[in-house]
Amino acid sequence: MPIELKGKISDIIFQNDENGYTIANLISDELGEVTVVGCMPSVRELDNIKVSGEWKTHDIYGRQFGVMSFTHMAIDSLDGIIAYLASGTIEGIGLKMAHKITDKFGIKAIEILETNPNRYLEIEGIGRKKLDKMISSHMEGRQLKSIITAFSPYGISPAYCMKIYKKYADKSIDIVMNNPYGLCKDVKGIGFKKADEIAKKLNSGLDSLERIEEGIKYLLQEAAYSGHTYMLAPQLVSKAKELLLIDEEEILSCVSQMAINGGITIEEVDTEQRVYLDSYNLAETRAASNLIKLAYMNELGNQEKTIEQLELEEDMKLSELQKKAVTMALENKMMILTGGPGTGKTTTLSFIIKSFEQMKKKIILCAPTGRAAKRMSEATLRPASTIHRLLEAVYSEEADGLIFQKDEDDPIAADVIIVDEVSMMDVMLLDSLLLAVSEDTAVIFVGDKDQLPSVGAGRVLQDMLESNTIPSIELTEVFRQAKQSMIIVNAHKINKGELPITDQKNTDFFFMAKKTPSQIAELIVELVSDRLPKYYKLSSNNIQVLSPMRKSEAGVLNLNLLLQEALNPARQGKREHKAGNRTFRTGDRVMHIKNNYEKTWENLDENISGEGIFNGDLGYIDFIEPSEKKLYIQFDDGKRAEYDFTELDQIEHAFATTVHKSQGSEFDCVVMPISAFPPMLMSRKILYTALTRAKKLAILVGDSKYLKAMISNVYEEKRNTALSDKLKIYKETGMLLEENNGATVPF
Ligand SMILES: Nc1ncnc2c1ncn2[C@@H]1O[C@H](COP(=O)(O)OP(=O)(O)OP(=O)(O)O)[C@@H](O)[C@H]1O
Repeated sequence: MPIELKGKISDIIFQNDENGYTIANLISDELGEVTVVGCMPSVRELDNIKVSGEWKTHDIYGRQFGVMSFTHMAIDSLDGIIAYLASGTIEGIGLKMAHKITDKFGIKAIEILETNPNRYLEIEGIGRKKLDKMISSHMEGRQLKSIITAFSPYGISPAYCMKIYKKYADKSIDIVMNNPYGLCKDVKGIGFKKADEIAKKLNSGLDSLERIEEGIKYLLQEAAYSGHTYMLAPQLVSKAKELLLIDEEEILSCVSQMAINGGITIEEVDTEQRVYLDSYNLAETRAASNLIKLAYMNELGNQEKTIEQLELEEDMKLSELQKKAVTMALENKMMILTGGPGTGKTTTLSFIIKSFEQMKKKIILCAPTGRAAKRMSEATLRPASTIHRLLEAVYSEEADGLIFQKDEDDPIAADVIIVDEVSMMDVMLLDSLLLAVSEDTAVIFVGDKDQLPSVGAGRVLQDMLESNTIPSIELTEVFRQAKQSMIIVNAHKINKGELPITDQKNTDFFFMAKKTPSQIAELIVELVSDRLPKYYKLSSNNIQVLSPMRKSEAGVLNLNLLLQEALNPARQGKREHKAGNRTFRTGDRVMHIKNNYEKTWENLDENISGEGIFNGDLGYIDFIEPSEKKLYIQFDDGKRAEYDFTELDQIEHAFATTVHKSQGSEFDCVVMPISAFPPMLMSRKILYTALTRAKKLAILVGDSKYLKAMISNVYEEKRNTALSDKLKIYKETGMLLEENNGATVPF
């Protein structure tokens, strides 16, 4: 039987804003001061509460009351009322005004605000406007409190309660209790799984239409997270049966209904039924339509100088293929330039850029990630930005997500846009970019089609190439200068399925044999912490360990623990903070792993500040301030940002990172374990991507049998995408998507 205690909160010792876990002192009516511990998200100092739970004994802190549930009771002391009025919950009231109010109404101040608020107009300094604001903020606070109390048993954090309240206001509890699945579309961050959990606690049935609809959308979204823009109908139905535990007929009928009512699109192609979330179908279809429109609608002006003149100026003779690429770029509204490392993409690109510059064309360079943009800028000696920045991405509170300010109504002002590392671009980003490209602008896509595909849905570069609808050139010749590098030579060998050359002297590519994962990890630590800095004069920031996987002894997690111990061990006076089983220490190499468009930063060197820290941004922990529960990260690009201890899920140690996370980046030195990883992570593509990240030195450490296995494993998860099909159709039929009504029109 749970025990009940009543009393006033005298002190909040700890409160986690995310999950509501609170440790507080309660002055109990019967027992005096006791420590209460549990989920009490809406509890504040001086609140009168009733808790229900049981006594527990903590190893260090002794006897505590474990709270299972709690309720707020009316504030019954003058101090409590003053504290509440001045707490900031009620807009426009400070401590002075709170005293004025209690001087007038005493202990009944809050009751009067609720039942006869006009009496507040009797108080000097409170006019109609101010009073209306006071009433609405008091009611909001009360409603929010009751929502938090009502939803905390369902595992909905106060932060999400706030979002729910913003959406449904005073109807929040009714709406959620009636149909928790509505949260999936209305409140960002609450997905099908959470809604289903809530529904199950509410004992709602398995076969509600809302549940099936949201379940289907959830499966399609999960497929998109794995790279697919659609699912085949039989695959979707079988997964839905597994997830929802209902009959096939119910699923099929719901799918047909959704296709009619909106939400999903079904495309019949030959014998296949492809089921899309509307958003992915729109992005893929519109991107295909815009690609064809932009590529073929308008002519571009002619070049002024011949390639021969440029060759003289640059003192470099282009290969035939490179010349063809330059001519193609100048004569077409759109082209794709692809090729492996050292095949002269950058050189060709600089000829293209110079030709356009001589034609006085405005050229804009961009890439999908900050690091890729930085690399592009270094290679071309011209400014380059991320595609997001080019599109003027801003966080919209209304949309609770990112929106692009550049679009068809306000397109990018440029004659030529050159996009690098297109292999990393997903179909959503391609669509957003193309929407903001005007018909007078030419677009050049550059990338290596053999790199790992984008994290998001689509296989944009391969689809565009396979469709054969957009002029493209693949550079294949590795130039003499590039051939000096065994990294480049071996990358090409590996890409062709051949074993790398490892017996060269004065090489930049090494294979160091080790058998067991622990020997591999040990050697990697020795190399990074001692041998490489000593013999190659490399700083540890320029050495990146890349592993195909996170778990395992030779995986990212374990290597990070070992490398942290070797490179940045605990020392007296060096601050650290433990978060779960991770220890963050001043000086640790870290990576930000989620796009956070709202995170503010400042760059002290350049005296600028801004918003946005992105997935893949690398830096180190500069300072930890335990009293403020904060740490500070200095990023490699100069930004410095502050992280609350509750935000540490956004960062990870990065002495070692996954190969996937390294896409689009380059490092002076790459060290990679070659061990027994799961087959899908032991692929040629992963090895090739890792190796091509190295600029000066690449070291593979492991077992040659697994190296061979990786090279011969051409496994690549097939992605369901239809950009290529759509491009072919638009090109062949000459019909384009008309944006307003989704119909196709001739061009
Ligand atoms: N036509 C050419 N004749 C001689 N050397 C060339 C020619 N084109 C490029 N090179 C040289 O080949 C090397 C690789 O060229 P470049 O950097 O342009 O290739 P890339 O495809 O951009 O490589 P990566 O993708 O690795 O950056 C460079 O040293 C460059 O100077």
